[in-house]
Formats: sequence, structure tokens, C-alpha cells
Amino acid sequence: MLELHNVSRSYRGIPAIANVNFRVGTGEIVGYLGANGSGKSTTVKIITGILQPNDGKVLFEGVDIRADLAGFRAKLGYVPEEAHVYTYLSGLEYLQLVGRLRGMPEPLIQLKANKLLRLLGLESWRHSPISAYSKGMKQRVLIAAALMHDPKLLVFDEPLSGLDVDSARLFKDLLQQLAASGKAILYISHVLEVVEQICDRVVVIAQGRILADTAPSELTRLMKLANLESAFAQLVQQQDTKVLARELVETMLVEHA
Ligand SMILES: Nc1ncnc2c1ncn2[C@@H]1O[C@H](COP(=O)(O)OP(=O)(O)OP(=O)(O)O)[C@@H](O)[C@H]1O
Repeated sequence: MLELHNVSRSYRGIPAIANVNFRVGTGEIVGYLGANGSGKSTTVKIITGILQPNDGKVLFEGVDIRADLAGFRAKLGYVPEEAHVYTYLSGLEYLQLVGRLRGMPEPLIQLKANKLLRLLGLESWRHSPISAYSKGMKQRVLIAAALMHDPKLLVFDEPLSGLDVDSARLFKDLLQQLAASGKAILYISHVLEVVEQICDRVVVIAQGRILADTAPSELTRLMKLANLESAFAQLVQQQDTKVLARELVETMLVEHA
């Protein structure tokens, strides 16, 4: 359904991602895993049409997304990591705005917006401004907004970051249900454990290049290979954090230069 073909992008001549290839099929949950600065956001911006690649292309249902970006976006549900929502709107008003921008009929907007807010535990907050919401509540509004227009492709950027344990469990179940209903799902994260639990396939990116595209069960085996070792060491962050933490405290404690 979604295919990236040799996608590359540089910033001022410095490559951020190079020759990125992967696909997300119907009913599939694909994890896109990489450490900070590995190129995940750059890839997401290209997939959502915010950024143009220097090379390569993104196809959706066989068609270059840039041939009809508005048409593609109508089939895309995107949940960004940061909630840059209009915080003076209430949750309900925000979903109404999203529905109208997507060209949905008004009765359908009212029905879906109210029902999604109720299912996500936001019913009593639906008339309060989003500025009063917690991070997790904002995240849930964004998830509701992405579901409003029944998109075929869903892109979640670090979706669990603001969610508490119960919401995170609900979100994981939701992903499975969405996949079962035929949606293609791309799940961006830097947390190996979560991606392993949820995804059918995991694409690993490090320093802008794809290192692995495999089933989660295969990852453990691949982790023993030399080229993946350092990438995973960064991801699981087991190795040098103690040393680094000690150095940070030591630096903090320095009294004289
Ligand atoms: N606007 C920009 N101008 C210059 N360099 C950039 C820009 N955006 C990203 N980069 C660089 O491109 C590389 C990839 O960055 P990107 O934000 O895609 O990584 P990421 O995996 O999303 O990181 P994070 O997990 O920290 O969000 C990094 O080296 C980053 O410094």
C-alpha cells in the first residue's frame, strides 16, 4: 500500500536519510525504529508530504503521493509526537474542524466526534479548551482526529510518549483492531521493547540508512551481527548511560573552572 523507493534527503548538503526503502501493506503494523537523530522525523515528513525528497519517491496504492497530495492526505491519518493543536479550541471543536477540513458531512462529524471523545474518556472535557488538557489527553484528541475520516494509512509518531498505562494498553489494542480492519500502520519509535510487542515487521534506521527490515522475532538474532550492534546499543541504551549519568553529576558538582 505504502512504498518508499530509494528515498534520500539532505539538509544543506548533509545527508539525513539515504536510499530508504520499505513498504507497509494492508493490515500490517510496521515499526520504524531508530535512535535520536537517525532520520525518523525526516522520513515521516516526506511520507506526510511536508518535505520533498531530493531523490526517490513515495508511492501510495501505486501512485506517487506528490502527484495528488490533497488526495493522498485524505487517505492518511497522522498522529504527530508533539500536540501542535489549536489549544483555544475545545476537544469537540477541534474534531469538528478536522472533520470539516476533510470534507465530511456535518451529521457524521457530530456523531463520530462525540463518540470518539467518549470512547477515549474525554466526554466530560469535550467543551473545555485543549490548553487545559494534560499531555495524554491532547494525545488522545490527536488519535481521535486521525480516526475521524477513516483513513487507509495511519502514521503514529512516538504515540505512547504521553499516555498512561491504561491508555497505552487501549492504544495497543486499538492498533491491532485497526490492522485487523485492513489499515496500513506505520509506528515510529525509538523504544525497541514496544515496537517488538506491537509490530508485524520492524524497519531499523541508523544514521539515515536502513539496517534491517524484519520480523520482531528475527531482531534478537540480528542483534548479534556486527553492523547492528552499535545501532541497537544506542536504541536499548543499556551501555553507557550509567557512565554518562555519573559524568553529568560530576560536571554539575564542579565548583571551579
Ligand atoms: N531542518 C534541518 N536542518 C538541518 N539538519 C536537520 C534538519 N532536520 C533534521 N536534521 C538532521 O538530520 C538528521 C536526522 O534528523 P531527524 O530529525 O530526521 O532524526 P530523528 O530520528 O527523527 O530524531 P529524533 O528521534 O531525535 O526526533 C539529524 O542529523 C538532524 O540533525
